[in-house]
Amino acid sequence: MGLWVLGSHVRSPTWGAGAAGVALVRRVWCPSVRERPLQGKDGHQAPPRSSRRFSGCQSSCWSPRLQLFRASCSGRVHAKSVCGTGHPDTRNMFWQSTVSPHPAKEMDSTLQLVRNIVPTLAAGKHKGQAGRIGVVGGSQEYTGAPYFAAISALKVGADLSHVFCVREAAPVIKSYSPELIVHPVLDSPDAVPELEKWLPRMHALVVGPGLGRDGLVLDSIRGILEAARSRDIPLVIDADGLWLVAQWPALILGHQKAILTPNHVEFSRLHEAVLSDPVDRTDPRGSILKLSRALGNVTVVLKGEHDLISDGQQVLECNLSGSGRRCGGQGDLLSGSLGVMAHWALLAGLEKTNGSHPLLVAALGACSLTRQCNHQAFSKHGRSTTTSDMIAEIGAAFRELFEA
Ligand SMILES: NC(=O)C1=CN([C@@H]2O[C@H](COP(=O)(O)OP(=O)(O)OC[C@H]3O[C@@H](n4cnc5c(N)ncnc54)[C@H](O)[C@@H]3O)[C@@H](O)[C@H]2O)[C@@H](O)CC1
Ligand SMILES: Nc1ncnc2c1ncn2[C@@H]1O[C@H](COP(=O)(O)OP(=O)(O)OP(=O)(O)O)[C@@H](O)[C@H]1O
Repeated sequence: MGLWVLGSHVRSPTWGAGAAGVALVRRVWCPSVRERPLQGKDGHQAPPRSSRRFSGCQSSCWSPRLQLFRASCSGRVHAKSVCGTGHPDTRNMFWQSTVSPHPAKEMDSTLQLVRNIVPTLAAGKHKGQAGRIGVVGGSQEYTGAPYFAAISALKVGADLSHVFCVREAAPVIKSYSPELIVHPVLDSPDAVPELEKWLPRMHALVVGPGLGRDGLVLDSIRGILEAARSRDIPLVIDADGLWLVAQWPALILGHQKAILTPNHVEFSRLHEAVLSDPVDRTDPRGSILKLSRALGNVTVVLKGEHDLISDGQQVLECNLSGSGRRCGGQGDLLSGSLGVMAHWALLAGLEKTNGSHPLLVAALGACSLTRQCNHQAFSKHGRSTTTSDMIAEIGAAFRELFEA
């Protein structure tokens, strides 16, 4: 298990009693300790700077109102830290105390916000209610990526998963799985109206996995993004979808239901395109905040050794340990999972996310799930771990993180 900290929310005024014991701070300015020593509601004092480290089994967090976390006894490195801020000073801030009065309880409250958005399974529900997700991607070269994203969406809990791809990719993707609904439309001259027919049934679209960069296909994707946006459909944009957005940022500018999931290379490309500036490598939190704000508070997930998630108001960090294995396709697992979780989080609303932006909670869930899958798969397969091995772990990883 990992340790999570969630703090410094500057937007929501709706801090209530706190869902199921989840502890969040009302507002943290993200100062250094010197500037503003913080005190927990329960009187716990922030530990001195020197003790802000994680130490396996003893990890537990200070400040019930500051943090959302999980301690670990597994010896893995643990997630930490959030630096939310409305301020360009985005120094890291995380806390750890080695003394916890209720470690088990605190363990149990970890990731509670994500758990809050997970819909219950009930006999009375109908097919489709838990999510109808569309993955827009799949080209002559790349058939694995849309498959990974779409099957991940199903395995996380969506009821129906569609893939909209080019004609040539369709039989290949169908042959991977009978569970996916595959539409060979993207290279048709009628791609936009063909896809528009399906939009009313989609709860979220994941745009980009294996899309490729064919000019005609990307022209259609622009039309599809505009159509989806006009219907207020949540959008997860990944891979070649991000390449398109770097050329046409207006496509998602100010779209409050859009999430971008760049890796470092894609992030640099976007940053330079939108801000006309190279990324400041010394300040990743500042960079993600700036990019999100420049895009009108679009949610951005910067993937890497530590995943950073920002809505332009706050920055969350997902630091759950995975493994050293970086096989291709892990990002597709993340984007497909995020499509479902984005739908769930928006449906659950601010009450269930305790006032946090639902898409931040969804992103935290998808990042932690992906890393947990990587950890579990690696413990079985070691160096030979592939994305298919990670997908096989989704059920167990989900239970471990969100249903335990
Ligand atoms: N089996 C499949 O069909 C797969 C297809 N994929 C698709 O392949 C297409 C191209 O994706 P690429 O990621 O290659 O995009 P790019 O063509 O933009 O290449 C990015 C390059 O950056 C490198 N890179 C990634 N993270 C880095 C980091 N943190 N630091 C330094 N270098 C880094 C990668 O090795 C890659 O060569 C996308 O459509 C993607 O969805 C991938 O998802 C992988 C799996
Ligand atoms: N160095 C790392 N350590 C731990 N986890 C990582 C590391 N780099 C990436 N990840 C995790 O792997 C997942 C995918 O990130 P990655 O950077 O591989 O995406 P990507 O390049 O878009 O993937 P894809 O191969 O699907 O295109 C994310 O959930 C991220 O948390």
